[in-house]
Order: sequence, then C-alpha cells, then structure tokens
Amino acid sequence: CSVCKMAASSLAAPRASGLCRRGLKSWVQLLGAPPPRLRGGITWATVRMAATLTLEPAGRCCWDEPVRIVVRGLAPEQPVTLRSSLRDETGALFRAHARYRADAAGQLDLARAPALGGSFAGLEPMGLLWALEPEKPFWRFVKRDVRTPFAVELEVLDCHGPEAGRLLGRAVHEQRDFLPPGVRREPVRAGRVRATLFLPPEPGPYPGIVDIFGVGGGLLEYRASLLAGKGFAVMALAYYNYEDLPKGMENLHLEYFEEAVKGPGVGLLGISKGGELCLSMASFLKGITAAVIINGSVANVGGALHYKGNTLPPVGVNKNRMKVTKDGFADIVDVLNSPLEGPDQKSFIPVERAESTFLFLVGQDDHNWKSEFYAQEASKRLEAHGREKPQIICYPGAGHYIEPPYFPLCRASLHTLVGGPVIWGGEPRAHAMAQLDAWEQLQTFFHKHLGGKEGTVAAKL
Ligand SMILES: CCCCCCCCCCCCCC(=O)SCCNC(=O)CCNC(=O)[C@H](O)C(C)(C)COP(=O)(O)OP(=O)(O)OC[C@H]1O[C@@H](n2cnc3c(N)ncnc32)[C@H](O)[C@@H]1OP(=O)(O)O
Repeated sequence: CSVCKMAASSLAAPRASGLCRRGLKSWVQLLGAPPPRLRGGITWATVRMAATLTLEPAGRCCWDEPVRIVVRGLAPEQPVTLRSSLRDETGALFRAHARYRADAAGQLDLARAPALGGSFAGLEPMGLLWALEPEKPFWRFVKRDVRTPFAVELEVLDCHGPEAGRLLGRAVHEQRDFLPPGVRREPVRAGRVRATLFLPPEPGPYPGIVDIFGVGGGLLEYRASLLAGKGFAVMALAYYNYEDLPKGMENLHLEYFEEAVKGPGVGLLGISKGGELCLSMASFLKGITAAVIINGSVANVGGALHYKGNTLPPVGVNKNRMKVTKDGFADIVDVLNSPLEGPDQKSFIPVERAESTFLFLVGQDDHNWKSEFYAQEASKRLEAHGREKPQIICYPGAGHYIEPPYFPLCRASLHTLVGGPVIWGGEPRAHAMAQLDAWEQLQTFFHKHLGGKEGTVAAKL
C-alpha cells in the first residue's frame, strides 16, 4: 500500500493494526473483505468505501433492452441512494435517483429490491432509466444521431439523506445503442423522398415498415433503427421541416407519401400527427397491409391534406378551450372541434376505404388530443362499413408520447403549432409500463400481419 508503505505482497496478510485509515480502504478495495482485526476506533463501516456496481450486460446493448443493476460490497442493511444521469446530444442533463436498503449480505439487486422512494418507488429494475427527468424545463428526451449511443452514469451514495452522501461506487453504461448490431443505415434521397432506411442483419426479404413522427417534423430515426433490430426493414420518413422538404405542414400532399410506399404488404407506424397521416395513407393509398397508430387522430389536423385534386381540410380549433394547469402549463386537449359535427365532418379521414388491418395504441391520459375517442370513432366507422374491427389497446395513465421502452416521460414541451409548452399527459410509471407493452404489441402485430420471421408476405419499400 503506497499509503502505509507496506509491501504489496504483504497485503495478502496484513497486520491491520499497522494500517492507517486510508491504507485500510486500499486494502479493502484490493481484497474486497474486511481485515481480520481493526485498529481501535475504526469500524468496518467507516473503512468500507468501494462498493462495486455491476451491470449486465456490461458492454453494449440497445436502448430498448433491460440492464441488470447489482451493487455488492455494502454493509448488511446499509441504506444507500442510487443516482443516474445522462447528457443528450445538446448537453442537456437528465437525472433520477432512488433510495434502497442492501440485504443482509450487503448486496443490492434492483431486480429484487424495491426502491423506498425518490424519483420512483417499488420494484422497478429499470426505474433509473425511465424516471430520468430533464434539468432544463420542457426538454424532451430525443436521440438525434442513432449512430452514437447514450451513456448512462450510475452512482451509489451512502445514506438516504436529501444531501448527497459519500460516493461508494460508480459505473458508466457507455453503450446504450440505438443502432442494433449489424443493422444497416441507408439514407434515402429518391425522387422527392427524404428518409432513412434501416435493414436488419439477417438475409432478407424482411417485412417493410414506414415510420412517421408528428408535429415538429424533421427526421427522427431512433424508433426505426431500434425496430430494425427486431427483423423489420424500417424506413423513417421525413415529410416537412427537413432538408428541401416544405418548412411547414399547412399543405401536405399524399402523393409524396405514395412515392415513399411501394406495396404490396407494407406496414405503417406513426405517432400523433404521424399516426393520423398513417390513417390517411391506409385510407387512400394502395399496398398497405397493416398500420399501427400510436395516439393518432381520426380527423385531419393542423393543415390541409391534398390527394389527386381532393382536399381534407384541417378540423377546426377553438383556442378559448385551451386550459392552464395549476402549474401554469397549457392543456390543449379540448381545443380541437369534434369531427362528428357540422363542417368539421369534412376532416374525418375516410378510414372505411382502407384495406389495411389496424392496431390503435392509446394513452388514456393523452392531453394532446382525444386519442381514445378517435380510435373508437375509427373503429365504429370501419365496422359500420363492414370492415375488420381494429384492435385497440388502451393504457391507463399513459400520455401522448408513447415511445420505445425506457424513454423517460416528457411531461411538457414545446408544441410548434401552439408556439409554447403544452402538457402531454401521463404518469411516469404507468407510462413506462405502457411503452414496454406497446413495443411488444406492435412487433407481434407486424410479425403476424406482415409475415417476416414467420414468412408469409415479403414487402417492398
Ligand atoms: C392554441 C391552440 C393552437 C393550435 C392547436 C393545435 C391543436 C393540436 C394539434 C396537435 C397535432 C399534432 C400532435 C403532434 O404531432 S404532437 C408532436 C409529436 N412530435 C413528434 O412526433 C416529434 C416531431 N419532431 C420533433 O419534435 C423535431 O424533429 C425535433 C424537436 C426533435 C427536432 O427538430 P429540429 O431539428 O427542427 O429542432 P431544432 O434544434 O431546430 O429546434 C426547434 C425547436 O425545438 C426545440 N427543441 C429541440 N429539441 C428539443 C427537445 N429535445 N426538447 C424540447 N424542445 C426541443 C428547440 O428549442 C427549438 O425551439 P425554439 O428554441 O425555436 O423555441
């Protein structure tokens, strides 16, 4: 030990009484066990410093995969606080923490030990990820470049106090990837289409899915890249606010989407305005076999949708119905007119024309708009016209932004159509559980209806 000037070889059987406090710590770090005898006044608890925090898998894994977090080398029943932190690509910090108690053997396994409070409570092995909260108000957890991973830092601190206790252990999960192993990423610049295609590593053909996001535009790739790791060819499709595409969404043309989708046997996946566009695509375009609508609308919203000389106008808006929460955030859930009444009926997407099978994934606490009502109305319209009844899965306590697993809930952020932050709804734990289930459900649905591993229909994108 450099501190006590003992020879390294003698560390195997030290004379504990000859060690200073720092020397004892070094000794414990090396051997992972208390010395047989301690000098007066120094207890095992005071010298204990190096808890080991292990992660399984220890190396790379995808963002949507669970990780096992275990802390070893704590004192029996030792109270500790675990902290997690992550910086996104803009430098914005996300943090979570939870209080735990080690077991009788001084071990803490997050798969077995309930959190006693903090950012979450109860048995939540992945709580330190899904409960991450942005330090910057209204900041949403977004992955812009899927070619780089996110690194999550985990720390074990002594005690449960509000102030950070002594640091006992630390680990960094460097490689939480968004591009699964072997998945190929190919930018698409074909005709007018601006997109990115993700192809699984296995030999094709694969079922093909087009993935579309909502208001804000741009080209978000993380859901498509993660899904490609499950055996699908997935094309993340931009439609505005990206490169040479229109800057706004006042006028969208289905011909653009038609150019991107070459059936037969194509699947569609969309969230929010993207889900609504998938409903329109399935209703007007050919070759679409299955569509998953995450918190979409059955009415055309926010701008006009044109196709072959016909136009679906945007459903009307009444800004006076906007509410303000007790925290001062805008709640826009009531601002849109009903597409069942008066001239707004013209905005109702003619879903009865669709030949596709539908899965609606609904957050029952969606505060962006009335997703459950829209899913039910789409279902009624389909059934009334003798079409197949869609599958609707409702998630209590889930909000608008149902993302892949372990994406932290975004409570409120900028809504570009409103020009300020709005609440999206969702209670963090229920929302996290919904995301896990929705991710499984949509894969099962696509495998069933598009074939693929089971190999029935080979789609072309
Ligand atoms: C009153 C009622 C009126 C009308 C009601 C209508 C009814 C409702 C209808 C609802 C219908 C539809 C319902 C729906 O569809 S709901 C929305 C669903 N949204 C999506 O699916 C995502 C769509 N895409 C995006 O959001 C963009 O691509 C992002 C933002 C990822 C990047 O895009 P871009 O590359 O262009 O980004 P930029 O860097 O130039 O920044 C642009 C702005 O964004 C701000 N930003 C960036 N990153 C984040 C972040 N992580 N957290 C918070 N904010 C972030 C940034 O500060 C800047 O703001 P400002 O600094 O300029 O202020």
